[in-house]
Amino acid sequence: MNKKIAVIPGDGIGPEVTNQSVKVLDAVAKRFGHQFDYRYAVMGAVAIDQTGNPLPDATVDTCLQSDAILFGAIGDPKYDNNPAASVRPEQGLLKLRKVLQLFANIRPIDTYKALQHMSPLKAKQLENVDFVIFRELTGGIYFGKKELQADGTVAVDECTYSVEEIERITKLAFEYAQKRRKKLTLVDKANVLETSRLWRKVVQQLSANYPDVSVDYMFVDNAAMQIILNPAQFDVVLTENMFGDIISDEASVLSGSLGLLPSASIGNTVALFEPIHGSYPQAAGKDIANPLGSILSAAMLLDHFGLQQEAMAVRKAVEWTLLNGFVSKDIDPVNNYSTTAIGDLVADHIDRNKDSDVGVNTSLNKSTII
Ligand SMILES: NC(=O)C1=CN([C@@H]2O[C@H](COP(=O)(O)OP(=O)(O)OC[C@H]3O[C@@H](n4cnc5c(N)ncnc54)[C@H](O)[C@@H]3O)[C@@H](O)[C@H]2O)C=CC1
Ligand SMILES: CC(C)CC(=O)C(=O)O
Ligand SMILES: [Mg+2]
Repeated sequence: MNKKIAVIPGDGIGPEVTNQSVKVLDAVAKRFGHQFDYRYAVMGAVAIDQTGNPLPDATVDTCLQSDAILFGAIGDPKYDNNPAASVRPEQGLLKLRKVLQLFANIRPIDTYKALQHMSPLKAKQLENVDFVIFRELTGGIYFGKKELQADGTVAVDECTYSVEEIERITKLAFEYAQKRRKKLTLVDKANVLETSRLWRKVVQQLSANYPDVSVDYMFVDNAAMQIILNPAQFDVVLTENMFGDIISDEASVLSGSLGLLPSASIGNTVALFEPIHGSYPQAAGKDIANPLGSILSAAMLLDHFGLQQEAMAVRKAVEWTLLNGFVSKDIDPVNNYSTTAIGDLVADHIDRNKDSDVGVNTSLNKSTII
């Protein structure tokens, strides 16, 4: 298979973790006889530094001319610590999501036996934890009108959702639930927010088309607690943009580290794959970041190409590194391996066709079909 992949490393640890994913994709291409052509593009602070624009037109063109996008992360303290900055790295990512109409961000939450000691939860509570967050990605408060009054004393962020925006991701989430344990939980704040009441109405109406899927509704404050107290109750979690952003970082604690979680953003054009974490600037250039969230995002990209066996080979190689203690500093502060070393180990495992060595984590041994 010949595929064109746009690669946007971004800022901070973005380039370091993305390099490992490209290495892993190269190992997949070599072992399975594919050709992946990478087209590099800039976004975020690095793009502002080079062009003055966090999302240059050339980057959008590169994405639109590719079969998939592999993205690292954006963000830089020089903008985070300057609230007055008018051009910001995040604007690049938000605009790319909007321009490419990537309205559904799919964030699987897996747990790993080898990492159970990392979780504040007891092993018993982690049993059967396997859920997927469907986060709406191109609407809501992140995209609403933003205003700071001229005298600087009042600020406004508007939150808007249309029926159409809610319907399109809700349909995807229901279809996904049908392929899983057939349960969908809408996380909202419908006791307070008008937008949340619209989400409930749309989900209630559409649920009639999916009679095999059971639906429940949970306020986001309760959901934040339930994710810790009883995470095994969730199958597909559907939620709006900001709530999904927040609860998915929270849910990463169940897995063991924010550095482990992958995601796929899909919509009406080319799909984008990125770890859920940010640019972790404190670790930039130190070769200590966990690359597995990015590498597992590359596995989701392979799923998207219909390359399930290849995606599985990546997941099994990841599982093998975890089982053998080849982990980064976030997992083991004492005995740890560098970002580069972990990327090498995963790629080498794929290259040597060692899949049969592993197969313990049942939730890993499945493709996330998207
Ligand atoms: N999709 C994106 O590009 C995102 C960008 N950001 C941006 O990233 C910058 C930093 O934001 P933060 O709130 O600090 O979030 P962050 O996700 O970059 O880091 C939060 C904490 O998570 C841990 N962590 C994150 N990624 C890790 C990895 N690969 N390996 C090991 N540990 C990891 C670290 O302890 C870190 O201090 C900001 O500029 C923010 O706007 C934040 C989230 C997503
Ligand atoms: C620009 C932010 C919305 C990025 C973020 O936190 C995320 O996508 O998870
Ligand atoms: Mg986030």
